[in-house]
Amino acid sequence: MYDYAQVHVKYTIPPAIVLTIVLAPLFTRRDIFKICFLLVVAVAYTIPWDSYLITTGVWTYPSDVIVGPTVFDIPAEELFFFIIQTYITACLQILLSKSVVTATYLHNEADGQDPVGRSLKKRKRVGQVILSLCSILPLFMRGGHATGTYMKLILVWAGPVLFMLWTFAYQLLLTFSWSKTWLPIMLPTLYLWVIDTLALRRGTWCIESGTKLGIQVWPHLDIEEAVFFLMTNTLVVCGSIAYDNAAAVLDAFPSTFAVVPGIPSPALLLKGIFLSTSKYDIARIRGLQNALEVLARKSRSFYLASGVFAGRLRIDLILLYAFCRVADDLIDDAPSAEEADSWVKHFSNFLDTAYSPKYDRARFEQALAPFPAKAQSILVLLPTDKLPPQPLYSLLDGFRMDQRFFRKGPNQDPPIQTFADLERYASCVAATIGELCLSLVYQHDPDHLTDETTKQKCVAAGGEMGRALQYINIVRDVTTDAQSGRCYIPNEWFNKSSASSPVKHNEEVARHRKRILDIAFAIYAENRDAIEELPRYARDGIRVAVESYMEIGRVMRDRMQEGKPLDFTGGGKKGRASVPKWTRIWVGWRTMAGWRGSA
Ligand SMILES: CC(C)=CCC/C(C)=C/CC/C(C)=C/CC/C(C)=C/[C@@H]1[C@@H](COP(=O)(O)OP(=O)(O)O)[C@]1(C)CC/C=C(\C)CC/C=C(\C)CCC=C(C)C
Repeated sequence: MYDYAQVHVKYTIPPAIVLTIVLAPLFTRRDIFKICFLLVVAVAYTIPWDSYLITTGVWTYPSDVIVGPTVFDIPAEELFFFIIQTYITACLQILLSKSVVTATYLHNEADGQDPVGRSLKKRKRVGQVILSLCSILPLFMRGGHATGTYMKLILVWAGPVLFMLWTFAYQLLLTFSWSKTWLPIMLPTLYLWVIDTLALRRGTWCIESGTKLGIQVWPHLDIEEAVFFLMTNTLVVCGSIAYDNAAAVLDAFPSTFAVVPGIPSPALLLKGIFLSTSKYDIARIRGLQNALEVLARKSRSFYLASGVFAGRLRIDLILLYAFCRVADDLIDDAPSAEEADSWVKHFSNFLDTAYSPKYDRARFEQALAPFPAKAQSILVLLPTDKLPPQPLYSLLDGFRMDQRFFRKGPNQDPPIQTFADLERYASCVAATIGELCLSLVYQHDPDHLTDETTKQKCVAAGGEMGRALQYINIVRDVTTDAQSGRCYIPNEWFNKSSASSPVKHNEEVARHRKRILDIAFAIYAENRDAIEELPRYARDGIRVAVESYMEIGRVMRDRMQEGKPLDFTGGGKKGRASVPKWTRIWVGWRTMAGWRGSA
């Protein structure tokens, strides 16, 4: 009795609920729009086809297995199947692609120096030929082949749409890893094959023996059913990736698409998808790839947090991170104080030129010339139109302060003598970052609902939060910094004998580390509520960025309380406290779900 409804209760609704719970905190507006779009298209496209199959007797349902109501002869349970299957597969595709910055997978196929781009063109054609044959050939197989009816109907129905989606999304479909394409297709397909086998065995639905080929994948699973589920899941995943491809083109090229709303209209998405690949800005894609590589290699906390942001804000945060990191590394790793100085000057000159009211191409290229090629590709993409210049100059002041650790001479004391020095340093290198991140948040805000007073309050809190994170960073890196001749613990905190010696006493250092950590947590506690006043679309991402870094502080605080050494590794760089990958993901997820970290 009501067997079909029970299939849903037992097998399709539970995974849909689990996926909703896992994804709910991670859903962006675009994800929700995409799912709704796919649901509407899937239902509208399948109804006529399915209705034809039922009225011509290819599929039948014993009357006692269905509840009763039908639409164009399709039982309500069947309609629900279109919805729930599309939902499950789309959710899985979204979940598995969360970490991907889609724009970095775009290729300009006219670029002679891009071997991947050139090969894509050929592979696109091969795919198009195969899918055209799948769509057209069954139409010519007539007479005496009634047993192939169901298979023909599947191919003629799915083939043309797959051809179109392939044409729209082949770049991503061919360059994404299997875990972003095949996995979201095959997982639900295998699962539905098993459910289908159970339903066919119980007689919940039947395929007329005269319309099928009679080949079984395994007992009770006809080849047509296996192909049907494979095709429908492929349609959903390709549809979802085609949407991502269109959105990626819109997000990646601000010079072609000046304004992209939070949810791009279907007309704008079509413009994105139809932009010729020869118009893709190669320099921008390469620079973005380089910036992402820097972020992935250098900061696991911010890499994880970047996955929570979407669209252009995510791209600009990655570019900002890479700019700061490249600057910090070039100055820090310089073999001499003079070279470090000259890097600071090059960056300062770059900022002067980039922020000059009159754009002078020759001067800009000259300012870029001293930098290595990869750094240049990142520097040119710094979104100067959305970032105030002052915090970037202050960042350079912070790097200058850092260099004073290495200056030798009679009047050269280490730069961090007092707590005020430490505050000044942290303001330069980290409060500025908070300010810059929030500047991007407000510039990209699709709603523009925040008043000026709230903005100023949040920017001030963001600066303070930056300082808190810098203190965590300092407490974590005490040992590695000491090895490179730096000590950010104010010199005046040490007793006389330690203060004048480069080797400090362990207990004293441990005490000061705890003191700085306590200050970091106090600042965090005072300012974290301001995150809830940020524009809705960026709130979760900022919370995750802050919390995943504060988690390093929590790990250190717990170890201090347990009397364990602070310099350990949780899978990170040896000698530095860090949070293991799965703990970070867990912290990120529960932060998105509304959890507030301990202060
Ligand atoms: C999500 C995302 C991609 C964010 C990017 C954030 C960003 C632009 C960071 C810049 C990092 C950087 C290299 C700066 C140079 C100076 C420096 C070294 C600062 C330290 C950062 C640590 O980075 P690192 O690469 O060393 O990371 P690991 O420890 O290796 O993982 C700092 C500790 C500063 C970080 C400061 C911030 C990110 C600002 C935080 C404030 C906000 C996000 C605003 C909060 C808002 C409210 C309202 C409270």
